[in-house]
Amino acid sequence: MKVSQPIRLTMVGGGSWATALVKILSENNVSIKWWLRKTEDAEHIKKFGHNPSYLSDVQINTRKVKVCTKIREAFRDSQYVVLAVPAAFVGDALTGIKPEHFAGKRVISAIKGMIPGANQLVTDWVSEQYNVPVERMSVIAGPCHAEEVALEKYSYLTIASLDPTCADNVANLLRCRFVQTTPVDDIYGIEYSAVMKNIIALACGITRGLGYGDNFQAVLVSNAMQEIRRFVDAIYAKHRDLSGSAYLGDLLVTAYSPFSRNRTFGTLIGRGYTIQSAQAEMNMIAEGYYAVKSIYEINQEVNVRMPIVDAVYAILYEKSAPTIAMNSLKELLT
Ligand SMILES: NC(=O)C1=CN([C@@H]2O[C@H](COP(=O)(O)OP(=O)(O)OC[C@H]3O[C@@H](n4cnc5c(N)ncnc54)[C@H](OP(=O)(O)O)[C@@H]3O)[C@@H](O)[C@H]2O)C=CC1
Ligand SMILES: O=C(CO)COP(=O)(O)O
Repeated sequence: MKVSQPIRLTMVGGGSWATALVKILSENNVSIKWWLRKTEDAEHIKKFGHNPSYLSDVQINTRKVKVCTKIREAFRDSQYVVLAVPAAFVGDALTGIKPEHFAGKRVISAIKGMIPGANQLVTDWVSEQYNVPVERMSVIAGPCHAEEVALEKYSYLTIASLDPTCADNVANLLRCRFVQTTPVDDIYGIEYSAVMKNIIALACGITRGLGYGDNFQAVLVSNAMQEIRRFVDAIYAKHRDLSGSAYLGDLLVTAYSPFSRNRTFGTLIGRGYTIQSAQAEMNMIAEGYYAVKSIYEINQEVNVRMPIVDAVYAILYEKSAPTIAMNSLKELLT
């Protein structure tokens, strides 16, 4: 029987989500060039088959996965490029890459964040910077913590692309023993919703850190869903069911799971940590910290009612005391 050639894919990023995605993809007929920025981490993976810095229990299949620290080398000959670094660092990670290096490749964004300063979604930014048509891109969404992938806990991913064939192909690449995948077309709605849920998880963490309970958090999350609806409908109107797992499901897992970086970061802020000390306490990045500034600034134009975003922004960027900001927010929830 003829064995089909493996799909050739570049993974950009060495953090927890990149490590979890490498594990998922290695279940299928995929050959991966994995770019990480730290030479010592790359050498450790080559030697021992484990990422020493993130999800270090995950066994890397080094027959399928070749690690490298030179981004152009990682791009060579691949059919797909997966972007899996926090949005704030994607530009740094792609240093030396030019539009011609993306030619002919499909781009998969696994990032749930906005490009700071540019206030752009990652797909729009990649399209603008590297001339990749948005139709050749897809995003990976859905409620899925890397730590649970490491444990092979059954999970669901949603793959969004404007091109249905592209969504199908990427969904096939990521479907495996412990991951179910669904292809859809609402790429922008899903990207914005994933960005927003990180901000809401920060708010949930802050209120937990301040001592609010489950009753309050349930009201916060249900009001948040309305806030997400208002914003996403205003910015990209389309018929969509926000109770789907890529929207509500991802909001719930991020708001309630102890694995959530955003919730953890918020909890530290609610307990009185400064932003710098909360960031230093965590080995990982909370996208919501950057995203709230972008969404707040975009909303100066869009102008929908977003009291939760406003409260988180005031705490993180205007030095409002969490107690006072949440006291004011309390009056605006129903
Ligand atoms: N973790 C998860 O469960 C999920 C994460 N995501 C999304 O995936 C994306 C990546 O997050 P995640 O893997 O969790 O992040 P982590 O916090 O686990 O890892 C951060 C990564 O960013 C790298 N990095 C930090 N600073 C820079 C820099 N200046 N230049 C280049 N790279 C840098 C780190 O490299 P180094 O180690 O060398 O410092 C590391 O590879 C985010 O958008 C997140 O929202 C989406 C779904 C699930
Ligand atoms: O998006 C995620 C789970 O679906 C991860 O959220 P955190 O970045 O808050 O951990």
